[in-house]
Amino acid sequence: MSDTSKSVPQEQLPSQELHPPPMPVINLGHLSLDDPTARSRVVNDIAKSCRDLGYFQVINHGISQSVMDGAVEAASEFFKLPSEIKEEYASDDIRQPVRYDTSSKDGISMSRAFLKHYAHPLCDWLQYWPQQPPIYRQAVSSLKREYMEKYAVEVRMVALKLMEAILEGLGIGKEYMHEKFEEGLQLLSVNCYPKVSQSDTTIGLAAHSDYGLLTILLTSCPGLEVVDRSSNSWKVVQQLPHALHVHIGDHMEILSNGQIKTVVHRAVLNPQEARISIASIHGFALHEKVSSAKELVDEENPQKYKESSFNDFLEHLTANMDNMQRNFLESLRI
Ligand SMILES: O=C(O)CCC(=O)C(=O)O
Ligand SMILES: [Fe+2]
Repeated sequence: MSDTSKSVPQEQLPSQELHPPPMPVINLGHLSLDDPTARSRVVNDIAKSCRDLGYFQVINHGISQSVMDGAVEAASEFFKLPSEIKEEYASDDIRQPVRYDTSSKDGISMSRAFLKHYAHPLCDWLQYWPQQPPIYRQAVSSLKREYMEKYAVEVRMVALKLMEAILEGLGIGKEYMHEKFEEGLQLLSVNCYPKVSQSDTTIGLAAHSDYGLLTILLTSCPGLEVVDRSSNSWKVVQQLPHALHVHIGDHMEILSNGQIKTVVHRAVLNPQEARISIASIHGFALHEKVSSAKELVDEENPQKYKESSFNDFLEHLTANMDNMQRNFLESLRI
């Protein structure tokens, strides 16, 4: 899904409710407790958030604040590098293992610079990651700073835990397709948005949904908005200390045969400061097809989508680069 306008039309402004509905916040620590009742309560809470909203936040996720800060700092320092260094990673080919861009060729990057690179299996991809700034790939231990690599590994552990809980909540068992997810891909989309300037551009990244199974988002300050399905309006996402934001991607909608829906979201520019966000997108391996779980397909609930892989998505994107209304999920609806 995409929207090419650069400022937010009045009717699309997020509603300024006096008491906005609170974002579901899941305490992930309870998943690992040796207490089946606590675990099933968390699984149910996650299932409810997935079905009703498609997004939630997690606390007690096991990633320390210093690792989160280190990843944001590494990203921020990368974007401060001279253009000629960043341009070394520029490419129009979306299949490149690392890709830097600043323009809206993708139809949705209205005012964002991004660096995208794969992160799992790390041994295959690390060689392509930026060499600079040094903290992108190495801990500068004398300064007690952490780095992107550590964050990538730890956020994947959170994704594995969440995936198990979501599958359990769908009633198809936490081990369902476990190997495919374990061997699956992780793509980091590292984004940098300027602060609002005098110009009327207020949208950094226009409305879209993510294509993997799930996305875990770390942000340096507020700016994320999601479409609330019940009111079909934009909602500002609150920024809780030490929380990570989670949302459902297109492939999860397919796997759940529509029981869980992908989330349309966008990033608006922050009036106070430039903003960094790191979206960690998790899915099956590039060529692995995702299809609706057969346990969730019956006479009453026929299969709603054709199967597809991440690779199919990349092909769809390449073939529809000029088509701003492209929508991968729509193209798969039966
Ligand atoms: O910057 C944000 O808050 C959202 C980023 C995002 O949606 C993406 O990278 O896909
Ligand atoms: Fe996104």
